[in-house]
Amino acid sequence: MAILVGYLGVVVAFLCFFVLSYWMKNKNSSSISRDWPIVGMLPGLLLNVGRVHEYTTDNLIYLSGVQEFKGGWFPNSDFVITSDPMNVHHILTKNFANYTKGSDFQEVFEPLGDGIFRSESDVWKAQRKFMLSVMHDKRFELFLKKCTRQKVEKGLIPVLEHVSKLGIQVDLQELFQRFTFDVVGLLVFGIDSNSLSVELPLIPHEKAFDDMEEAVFIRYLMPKSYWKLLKWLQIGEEKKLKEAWEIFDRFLYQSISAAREKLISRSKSPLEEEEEFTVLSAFLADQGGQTDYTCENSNKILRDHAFSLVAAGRDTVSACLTWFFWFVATNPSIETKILEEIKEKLQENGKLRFFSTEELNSLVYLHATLCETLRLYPPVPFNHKTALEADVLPSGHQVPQNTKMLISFYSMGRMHEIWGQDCLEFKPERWITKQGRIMHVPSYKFSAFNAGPRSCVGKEMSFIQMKIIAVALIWNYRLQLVEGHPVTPKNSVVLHMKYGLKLSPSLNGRLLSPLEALSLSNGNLSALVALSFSVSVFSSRMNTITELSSIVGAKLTACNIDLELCYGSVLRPLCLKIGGQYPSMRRVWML
Ligand code: HEM
Repeated sequence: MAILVGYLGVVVAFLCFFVLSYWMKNKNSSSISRDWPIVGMLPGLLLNVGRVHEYTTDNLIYLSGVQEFKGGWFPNSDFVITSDPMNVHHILTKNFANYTKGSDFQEVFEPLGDGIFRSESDVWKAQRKFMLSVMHDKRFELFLKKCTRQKVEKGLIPVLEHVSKLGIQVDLQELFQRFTFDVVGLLVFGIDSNSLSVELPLIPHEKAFDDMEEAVFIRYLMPKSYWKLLKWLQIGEEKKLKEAWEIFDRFLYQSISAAREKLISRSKSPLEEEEEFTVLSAFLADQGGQTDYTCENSNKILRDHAFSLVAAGRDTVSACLTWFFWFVATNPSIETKILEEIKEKLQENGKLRFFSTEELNSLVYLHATLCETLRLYPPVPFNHKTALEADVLPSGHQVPQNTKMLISFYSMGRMHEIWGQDCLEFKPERWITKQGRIMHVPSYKFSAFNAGPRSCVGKEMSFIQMKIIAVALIWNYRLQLVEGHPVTPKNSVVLHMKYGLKLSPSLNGRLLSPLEALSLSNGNLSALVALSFSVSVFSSRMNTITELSSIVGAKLTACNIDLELCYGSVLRPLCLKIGGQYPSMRRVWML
């Protein structure tokens, strides 16, 4: 009988989902959850599944930070969701031992294997200790900076140069995902997938990773009976998940083998200078015996470590950077302030000079802008816990044993009680003290990196990486949002943008500014190369040409350069070679 009721429940869940999915396409309800007979609050959730973060936030604001969600007759569908900082402090720190990830989390995030995100107790403690030792190793920091800078120079800048020369649009979110995917591969295995190149190649294992993320989010959102049925029938998202999982595992195991071979060959030539410090090399050394890289039985745990790190480091950083550049592109005053700060702290003779991590830390306004981005768009929008024992939250709500608990980091950034009446405004200034330092906000209020014993171990590393990228792009490019491009969060475990971030980048003039180049080199050939390059880039943009013309014209006259000679001998061939575009004689004459 129980089995029959169970299957009936599954069938009803299935029907409900499809009927409500259909309604959802035609309706966009923002109403607060209603508790219906039999189906509980599921209809509201399903109707709002396309705007789940806003819906959750509306509910939490209305219910003063705690909602007891009822899933009707569907087994395992009740949970408590909160955005109240005192509850968050209680769950993540004060009563940490009572709130574990729980069996539901284990099932939903099954592809992560036995890595740090799914582990508990002593296994988790040992894994965290290892991760922290890697993150705090100076060699790892150096390798991280080296990989990031090289990816900027050899990956990101060439793609943006190509795109800006052609005057076309680019999806910055895709570029950042490719960027962090390549860098995380280098940091973990010492192997570059080279997904960030001008051709933007289709990388099957990268796509597989995205597919897995989407399927896991459906598991997270839907009643267990629903996705279990899909899994059993091997249809829909569950079929997609299985296929993607196989592809991604193939990539992980191949990378592990390749990395092992690299380490073996390096260990045979000890005179060669150690230039990489990868997580894999640290792990193998940690397992005892710096040179025993052949042991195959650690492959599974290496796979799980690697998967966790790719999951941790790829999408979080790329999602944060995407929302950050959306704010920068739509707030010119913020872009100007960041640029002024870079000029003040990192400019030398009109050029961006090589800078240290300490100098990156001095970019207070940039740091504040990143924090403000993380407040409103935390890359990990929810955290999931299960209460081992019955408990009472500081808000007074009863928590029966085994209750599923969700913390909405997304909603926490939108609570008046935490951030004031202007909480929906993007204001980096709120992070800066009167003394010009970064304001300390306790992690139970600003929880983008989680709080308590399980807080993110990659926080420092993320800021270093994001700042290197932000400085390079803001210095070199003007990024304009494509008009009418819709910007909205995607349904996923990570807060991506649903339609990507379409921008038209153009050279800022700072990479090879004709003015700077002319004044620095006093009209010699390299100045002409710089000038011709800029002209080739700007030639399709008459306004820029006109703006530049009077100033550059004066400089050229002062430098005594024969324009007609330039045009024939240097500018035209160079422009043709570099951009395929070149300015008309009239425009050059204006210059
Ligand atoms: C903007 C970037 C990042 C954000 C917002 C972020 C956020 C978070 C959050 C919310 C958690 C808790 C997840 C949970 O308990 O389920 C977490 C944990 C973790 N993060 Fe990050 N993360 C970022 C970047 C990174 C990077 C780059 C790495 C390293 C490659 C990393 C490594 C980890 C690890 C290993 C944990 C597990 C800690 C534990 O369970 O003890 N994170 N992160």
